[in-house]
Parts: sequence; C-alpha cells; structure tokens
Amino acid sequence: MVLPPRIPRPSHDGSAPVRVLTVAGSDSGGGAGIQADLKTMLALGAHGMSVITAVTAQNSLGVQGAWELPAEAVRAQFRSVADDIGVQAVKTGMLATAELVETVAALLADLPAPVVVDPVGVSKHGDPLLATEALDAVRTKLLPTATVATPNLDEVAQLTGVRVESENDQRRAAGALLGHGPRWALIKGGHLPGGEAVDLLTDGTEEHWLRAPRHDNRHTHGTGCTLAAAIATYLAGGYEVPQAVTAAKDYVTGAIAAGFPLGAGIGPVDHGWLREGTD
Ligand SMILES: Nc1ncnc2c1ncn2[C@@H]1O[C@H](COP(=O)(O)OP(=O)(O)OP(=O)(O)O)[C@@H](O)[C@H]1O
Ligand SMILES: Cc1ncc(CO)c(N)n1
Repeated sequence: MVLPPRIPRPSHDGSAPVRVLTVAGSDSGGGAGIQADLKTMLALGAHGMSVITAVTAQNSLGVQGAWELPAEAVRAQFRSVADDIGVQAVKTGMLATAELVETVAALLADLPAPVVVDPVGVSKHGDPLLATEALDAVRTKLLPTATVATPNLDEVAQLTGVRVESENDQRRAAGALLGHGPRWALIKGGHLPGGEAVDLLTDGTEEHWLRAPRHDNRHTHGTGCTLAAAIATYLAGGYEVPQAVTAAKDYVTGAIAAGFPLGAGIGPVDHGWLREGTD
C-alpha cells in the first residue's frame, strides 16, 4: 500500500491551514457527498468547508429521497465562505438540477482557484442524482470551469456518448470530454473488469495511466467523491495536476482496501485509514 502525503499543517504559528471547499450533496449515510469530502480533506491535512446543494436520505442500500436547495441558499453559502475565509480549491459533486449547475458554474467562473468537477450522475446503486435535462448545462457551463473533470464510465457515456469498455475507449472518451472545456480529464476505470483499477489522466498532450490493485471489497460507496476531494486538497496544497491525482489515487486505494460493512448493502471506504500507525 502506498502511503499518500499529507498537506503540511501550520505549526500553530497563527497561519491558516489549506482551505478547500466542497459544493455537493449531503449523504445521510456518511459515505459519499460532502461527508466523504470533509473527512478526506481533514485526513489529508486541510480545513474543509461546504456548500450543500441537496439533501439525500441515503444508506448502504441506496437513495430513499433527495431534495435540492434553492439557488439562493447555494449562492449565500458560497459567499459566506469565499468572502471571509477564502478558498484555495473547490470540488463539485452532486448538483441535482440544471438551475443549480448554472448557479454553481457562475460562482466558479469568478473564483481564482483550481476546480475539480466530479460530474455526479447516479449513485453506486444506480439512483439518479442529476436531472437528465441538466446534462447540457454540465457540458456547456460547468466543464469549462474545471481544472480536472473526473467522470466515471457511466457519466462519461452520458456526457460524451462514448461507451468505455477498454483502455483505448478511455482515450477516446477523454478526448471527447476535453472538447467540453476542462483542462484535464480523468476517466475513472473503476467500473471496468480486471485485476487493476485503471484511470486515464490527460490534458490532450500528456497522458498518465494510474494503476492500482483492484480490491475485491464490495464496500466502495463514495470512492469517486473521495478521489475528487483528495485531488482538490492536493491542488490547494500547491501540487501540479498529475502529482495531485497520483497522490489522491494512492489515498482512495488505501481507503477502499480499508472499507468496511455498514448496513445491509454497500459500505463506505475508510477515510480515516491513514490514522493507523502513520501519525
Ligand atoms: N474495487 C476497487 N479497487 C481499487 N480501486 C477502485 C475500485 N473501485 C474503484 N476504484 C478506484 O476508485 C476511484 C473512483 O472510481 P469509481 O469508478 O469507483 O468512481 P465513482 O463510480 O464515481 O464512485 P462513487 O459514485 O461511488 O463516488 C478510481 O480511482 C477507481 O479506479
Ligand atoms: C450525496 C451524494 N453525492 C454523490 C454520490 C456519488 O456516489 C452519492 N451517492 N451521494
């Protein structure tokens, strides 16, 4: 297991820690969404802050209900954080509706900080977390704000029409996604079969294949949220994109290996896995 680095914390000399903002939905089960993001940011040494876009009643069996917040509530939360505390990187997750996608994209357009867009479409259980009519706003408004976009295979198919069944297809999907404006595309291969979990990171010039052992652990709820939040944290810490994604991959791989059962279905990854014996 490769131990990922942590962002250095100030030695209590009064300087502020790295500050990272998640703009995402709440997962009552604690395994995905803002809960996963804030745990990840803390585990890697950052101060995590949140703009909640939607509330889901969710557990290891799926999503039993979802309620989006008014756009004004999203704008107000964002302003409260950006105007007083300051934001060094942003991660976006569940945005639920076209109106919220456009609202968040407008807020991000004026923010001089790196943005990781996890274009959340459906939960691991297949429950919809984004209205179909919001896809166009994701393509035309949100993706152009992204430093890195991190779709899984279903999401990249929805956004680009490219069905990924091989590493070659990951290349094609990345090219199609880059056409919508993100600086980097990370095509996650978690849903592909095989002994490794292989992701492709590319900006159209550089190509990085990130490989890790596939852990046959069914407790993988929130893997994508965790990866994207880790990438944003490392970017906030000053890492370049390839290095941030590599370190984040190591973090999520360890969190999956340490995943645990909760409830009768798919349990969460263990965001606190770094605590054991590495302090
Ligand atoms: N069983 C596994 N073993 C190791 N790595 C995995 C496994 N499943 C997924 N991954 C890795 O976890 C990261 C997240 O990918 P995944 O495809 O699971 O995202 P996702 O479907 O968006 O997750 P979620 O919707 O649950 O947040 C990727 O780096 C992927 O390669
Ligand atoms: C709130 C929320 N965001 C994202 C995901 C992705 O799995 C989820 N299941 N729930």
